[in-house]
Amino acid sequence: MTLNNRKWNLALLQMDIAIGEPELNYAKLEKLLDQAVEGETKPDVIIFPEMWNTGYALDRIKELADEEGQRTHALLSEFSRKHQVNIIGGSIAEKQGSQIYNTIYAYNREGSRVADYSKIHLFRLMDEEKYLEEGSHIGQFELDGVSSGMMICYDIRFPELSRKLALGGAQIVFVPAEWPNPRLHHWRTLLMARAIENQMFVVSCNRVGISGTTEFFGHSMVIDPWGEALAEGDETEQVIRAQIDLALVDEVRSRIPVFEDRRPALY
Ligand SMILES: O=C(O)CCC(=O)C(=O)O
Repeated sequence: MTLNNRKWNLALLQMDIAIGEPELNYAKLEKLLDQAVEGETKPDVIIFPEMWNTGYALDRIKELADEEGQRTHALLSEFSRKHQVNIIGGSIAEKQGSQIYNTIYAYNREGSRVADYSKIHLFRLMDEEKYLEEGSHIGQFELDGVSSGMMICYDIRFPELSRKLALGGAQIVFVPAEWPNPRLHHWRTLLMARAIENQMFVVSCNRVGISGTTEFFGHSMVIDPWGEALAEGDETEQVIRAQIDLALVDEVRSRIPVFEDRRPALY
């Protein structure tokens, strides 16, 4: 992307995840990565689902998590440099010392890690707080000069977080997820709301497939700052593609000047 061309091509790797089987998951991800860069339209940004390396194998997560993220860093830095593509590469189960985090790494086209973000709201319905540590900072960063943010799954239920990212300048927020049935209605509504209220792009990548008794419905989405769904996956494994024009952020923000009309002194 150049300064005059504010368009980005996105590729969302909506994959199935084999629970507790990192070998299978790395192999699957590499196959989908190759698929994402094949063809005429090269992606500018690729995004993966949440905890794609292990799934929610929480009772074995200490032995399965990527030690300091080393294996994932090697894969992402090489692939992003080789194909000159930005990657929102997670999240993964990451081991730091004796602690486990649910962490996204963002890589730029030069193969450098530009940011990481560990999930700050742990999801009790899936016992995350019993096995994982909370992150200690928000995910604000730049990619190709575009002010960006990242959140993970349950984070979309906290409008304060996306608003903070927007106030920090984010024009786009990336959301890796493992969001299960039967809450499709919550998923679509919350993602739409975060895009509309913050007048920014929201790009979410959910997994598909079944782990134990939990079913994951996909429906990864690319939503523009006006709340239009530019792309939405079905319930199968696939690479979802969409082109976005980042100029739309300023256009929508000047049409309805929400950020100028806020009354933070009152709330
Ligand atoms: O908030 C929800 O309904 C789903 C959240 C979730 O599955 C997660 O954060 O892993």
